[in-house]
Amino acid sequence: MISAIKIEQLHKHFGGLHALKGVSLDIAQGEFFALLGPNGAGKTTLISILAGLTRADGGTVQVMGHNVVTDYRAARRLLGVVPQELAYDPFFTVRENLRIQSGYFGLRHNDDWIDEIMTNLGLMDKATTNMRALSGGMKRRVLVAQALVHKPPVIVLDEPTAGVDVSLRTSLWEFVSGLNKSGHTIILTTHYLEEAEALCNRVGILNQGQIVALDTTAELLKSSGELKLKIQIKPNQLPLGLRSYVVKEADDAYSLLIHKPAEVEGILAQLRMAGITLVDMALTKPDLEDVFLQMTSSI
Ligand SMILES: Nc1ncnc2c1ncn2[C@@H]1O[C@H](COP(=O)(O)OP(=O)(O)OP(=O)(O)O)[C@@H](O)[C@H]1O
Repeated sequence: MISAIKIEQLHKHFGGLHALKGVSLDIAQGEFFALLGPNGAGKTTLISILAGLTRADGGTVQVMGHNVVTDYRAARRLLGVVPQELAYDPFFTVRENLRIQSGYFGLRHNDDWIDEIMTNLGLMDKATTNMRALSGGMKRRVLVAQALVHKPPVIVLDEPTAGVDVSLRTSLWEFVSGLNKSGHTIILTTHYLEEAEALCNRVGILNQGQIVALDTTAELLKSSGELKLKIQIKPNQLPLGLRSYVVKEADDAYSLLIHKPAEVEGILAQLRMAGITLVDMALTKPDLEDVFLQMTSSI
């Protein structure tokens, strides 16, 4: 089967900055894929190239077999992109905006689908409201709706839930999961890692323009350590010898990734030898955030 997205050796420079350093990525049809990475990793640049908004310096990108440069129109039609930044025409109502967007794709009688999208995104009450009179969260809902008007088989959501309330998140994820179940390929970038963990079947982590991890969510969770040891200590200073285990330091606690319960003994012994008292500890399974921090941080 043709890949939904096929990226080969993608390079992008901004002046002296090498923003994408030979990224290759193959996303199959029907996947719910998370593209994760810290600020500045290159996610938005990659999505802009995918949507034909930015030119790469090297490499190729195909959407359902169509090259995004040499076969732009076909590739664009197969793609729905929800951008990170709000971009809309303020002088039209919500419904007018969605009709105009449909028009860009040559769809004249699209109201049934527009109604369905608006219902699912809680926009029906706002159908006749001018865009400029909407709240930020409502505008974001319209952006999602705009990306879906032409029922694209491949949908890219670039941080769609940044700054939106719980109710949109829930309805958005229900709707998008339904689209995925009916065969649409979904690519999601988000800084809410629990959303990615719950929704996506495969994860790619981009760091400084390179893919540093690419696996199913389940394998990724297994790969970097099977257990997370969270400790609170007094004084709150971890001995140097234990720092390589640390994935997170927050709320006066350290999270350490370990492979076997037996390693706990060695860690406690090191604390004792350093004259440090253990205030509290918990042993749990690592989550996607722990894996992400381990793959992208330098502590
Ligand atoms: N138009 C531009 N001109 C110059 N530098 C740019 C431009 N666009 C992006 N960059 C730089 O390229 C790098 C990648 O940026 P990009 O926006 O793709 O990261 P990102 O992973 O989407 O980050 P975020 O999570 O913050 O949205 C950053 O260092 C950014 O400053």
